[in-house]
Amino acid sequence: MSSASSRSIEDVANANGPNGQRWYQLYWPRTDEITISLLNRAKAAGFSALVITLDTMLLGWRPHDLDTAYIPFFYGVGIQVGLSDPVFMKSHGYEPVHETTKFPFEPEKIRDAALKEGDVNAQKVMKLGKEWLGQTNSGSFRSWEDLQFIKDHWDGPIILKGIQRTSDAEKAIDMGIHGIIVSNHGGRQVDGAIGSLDALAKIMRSQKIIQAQAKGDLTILFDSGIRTGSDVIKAMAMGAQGVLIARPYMYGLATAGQAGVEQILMQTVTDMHITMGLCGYSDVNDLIGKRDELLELVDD
Ligand SMILES: Cc1cc2nc3c(=O)[nH]c(=O)nc-3n(C[C@H](O)[C@H](O)[C@H](O)COP(=O)(O)O)c2cc1C
Repeated sequence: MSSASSRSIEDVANANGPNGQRWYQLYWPRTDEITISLLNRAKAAGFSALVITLDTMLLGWRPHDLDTAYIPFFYGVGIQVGLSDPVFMKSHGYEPVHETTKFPFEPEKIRDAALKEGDVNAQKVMKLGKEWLGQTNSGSFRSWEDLQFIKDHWDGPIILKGIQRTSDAEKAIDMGIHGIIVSNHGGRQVDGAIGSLDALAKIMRSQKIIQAQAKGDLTILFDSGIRTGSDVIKAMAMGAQGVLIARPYMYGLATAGQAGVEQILMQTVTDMHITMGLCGYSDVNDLIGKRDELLELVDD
């Protein structure tokens, strides 16, 4: 579950149910009390693992978003974790809004109301959106030492998302981190960033990382650009133990709601099974780290 979700932590947990497995993704707030509040809420709502996204301490320079003034947070979309947070809301003199599904979801109306008509409620949403963004993508960068603060307030597995350098992946092992997600945020943060798959290839040349993975001390996941079954098996052959997808499921969601998301997941997995079979593998786990074997069949 993203920190920029349009539903509260508690709503997502309820929807996911008592037997659902859920991980919480943290955009690390500027204010420690708010970070603690989010971690406690995620824990209480049954989230078992914490993903800390490291590459978005502030939003990248995104000309398209700037040209279109695309900042949905200002119009009340994607700030529901904040609006439902007692510490954040109290710091602005408000009670938390628990029934986040009742919150206005008509961004353009809110913007027009706030800009043209001086609607007080709409202005409140815009102000809270700005404040929440100032918490979660605040521009206050963190150092490795700061991770101790999270460890003090979270007792489950911690996964670092946005690792691109071998030295950072090795440092994660030294810090007792349980997993990394090799990701360049889909190229949305650094213009000219290297391909995430190239970063994975470099990282998997480190003996220290290979050994930590073999011992089960470090789980390696991958994202940025997974679109097809062949993409999945390439990343796994490079050494990833699992992959994540983002934009494809959002395209499915925008096109056909839940059915669209299910379709995207189903077709990606089916494509993966077919391609795996055609390459002579029956178990995806047999592929992990088999780069040279796979290269006999599939282009790099
Ligand atoms: C519209 C959009 C919103 C995103 N929001 C988040 C987020 O809240 N937290 C996060 O860790 N990554 C976020 N990401 C990054 C994705 O998780 C992912 O790393 C990236 O899009 C690459 O995967 P993809 O090529 O499958 O889209 C977002 C990406 C997009 C396009």
